[in-house]
Amino acid sequence: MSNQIVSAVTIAGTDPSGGAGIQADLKTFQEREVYGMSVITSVVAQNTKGVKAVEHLPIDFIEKQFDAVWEDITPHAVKTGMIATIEMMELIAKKLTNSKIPFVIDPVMIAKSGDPLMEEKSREVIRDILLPLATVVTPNVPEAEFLVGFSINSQKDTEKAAKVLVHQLGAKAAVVKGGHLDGDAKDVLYDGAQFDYFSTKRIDTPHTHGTGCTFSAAITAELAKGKSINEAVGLGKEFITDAIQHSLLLGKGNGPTNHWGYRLKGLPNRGEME
Ligand SMILES: Nc1ncnc2c1ncn2[C@@H]1O[C@H](COP(=O)(O)OP(=O)(O)O)[C@@H](O)[C@H]1O
Ligand SMILES: Cc1ncc(COP(=O)(O)O)c(N)n1
Repeated sequence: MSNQIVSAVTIAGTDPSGGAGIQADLKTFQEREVYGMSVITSVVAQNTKGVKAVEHLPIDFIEKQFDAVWEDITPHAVKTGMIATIEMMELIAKKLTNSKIPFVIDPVMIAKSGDPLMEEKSREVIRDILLPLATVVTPNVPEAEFLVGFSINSQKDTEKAAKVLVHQLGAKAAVVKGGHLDGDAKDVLYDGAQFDYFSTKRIDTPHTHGTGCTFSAAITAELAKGKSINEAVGLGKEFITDAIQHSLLLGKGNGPTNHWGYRLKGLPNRGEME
C-alpha cells in the first residue's frame, strides 16, 4: 500500500466543541495519516458540559452522503459511532452487508455526560443487525453489559462478555474497554481464538470527552492501512493513552483529549506545565 493514499470513513454524530463524534474521528484519522471522510447521522448541539439538543438527519439524506463517498472514493475501512435510530441501523446494514473493508463499530449509547445518544429501542437492533458485520466492536462496560445481557464487575466477566460478542453476537473481534472499571485502564481483546490485554495505569483526569470515539477511530485508521486487529488495537491504545495523558485544558466540563498528544510523549502533561 506504499504509494496508495489510505482512506477511512466515519458514520457518526457531530460534536461542535470538537472533542467527540465526527470531529474527533476526523482529527484522529488525520493524525494517523489516513485521509478522513464522514457521513453525518445526527447533528448534536453539545460541548464538554453535555448535550443540549439533537437533530437526526433524514434517512434519504444520510444515504445520499453515503453514496457520495462510496461512488467516488472507496474507503479502506469504515467505522460507526452515534447511530441513534433503527432506520439508520437498517440503512447501514443494507449498505455494508457485502462490504469487504474492515468495519469498526463503537456502539455509542450514552455520552459521558449521561445524555442518551441512541434510542433505547434501537439497542437490540444494533446488536442483531450490525454486530454480525463488525470486524471489531468496541463497547465500554455499560454498553457491553447491555449487548450481552449480564453485568460486568471483574476481568472474568469482561472476558466472558467479549466471548459472547464474538461467538453469540457475530462480531469477528471484540474489545471490551476498561475505562469505566476501577484500577488500571485495561482493555480486553478477543478475536475468536485468544485474549489479548492492553493495559495502562489509569490517568487521573476528568478530561475524557470523546475517548471512545478517538480510540475506535485510531483502530479504524490502522485497519485501513492493513494492520492486523491485534496491531491496530495496540496502536489505538497507545494513541488514546497519549491523548488522555496530554489532554487539553479546554472547556468548562470534561475536556477533550489531545489528538496530537503522541507527539508530546515523554514531556510533562499540560496540567504540569501550567
Ligand atoms: N482515565 C483513564 N486513563 C487511561 N486510559 C483511559 C482512561 N479512561 C479511559 N481510558 C481508555 O480510553 C479508551 C476508551 O475507553 P472508555 O473511556 O471506556 O470509552 P467510552 O468513551 O466509550 O466510554 C480505552 O482504551 C480505555 O481504557
Ligand atoms: C456525537 C457523539 N458521539 C459520541 C459521543 C461519546 O463520547 P463520550 O462518551 O466521550 O461523551 C459523543 N459525546 N457525541
